[in-house]
Amino acid sequence: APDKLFGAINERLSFMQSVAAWKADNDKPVEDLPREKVVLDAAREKAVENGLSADNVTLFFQAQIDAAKDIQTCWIERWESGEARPQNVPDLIKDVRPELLRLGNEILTLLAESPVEASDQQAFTEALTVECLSDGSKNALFEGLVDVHD
Ligand SMILES: C=C(O[C@@H]1C=C(C(=O)O)C=C[C@H]1O)C(=O)O
Repeated sequence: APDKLFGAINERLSFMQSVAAWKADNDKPVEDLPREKVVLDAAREKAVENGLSADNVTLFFQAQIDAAKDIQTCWIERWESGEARPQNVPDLIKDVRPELLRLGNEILTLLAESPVEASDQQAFTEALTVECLSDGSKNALFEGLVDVHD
C-alpha cells in the first residue's frame, strides 16, 4: 500500500487545526475560493508534469479541500463549545500555505509513483488519523484517489 502517500495526505490535513485557529483569530471565514483556485491550478500543473490526468487530479484535490474545510469547521465548533484553543498559531500566509503547496506537490509525485487501488482502503483508513475528519470526507478522499488512475 502507498504508505508515504497516505502519510502526506494525513500531514496536509493535520495543518487544518492551525488554519482554523488562525482564521478564528483573524475573523476570516473557513472558505477562501480564490485560494482554492491557486491550489487547484498548482495541482493541475503538477499533474501534467507527472503524467496524471489534470481533471482527475482536480477532483481529488477538491475532495482534499472539502475535507480541509470540514475539519476547520469541526474545530471551530469545538472551541465554541468550550474546548481549549491552541496556544501557538502559525501564520497562515507566511508559514502554513507554503507548506500546503509543498505537500500538494509531494502528494502528486507519490501518487504518480504508486497508484491507489480499492484493496488499499483499509491501509488508507488506518493512515488517516487526523482528528475531526468525518467518515464521509474520508470516503470521498479515497474515491478521488482511486479514480485518479481510472
Ligand atoms: C486551507 C485553507 O482553507 C480552505 C482549504 C483550502 C485547501 O485545502 O487548500 C484552501 C482554501 C480554503 O477554502 C486555506 O485557506 O488555506
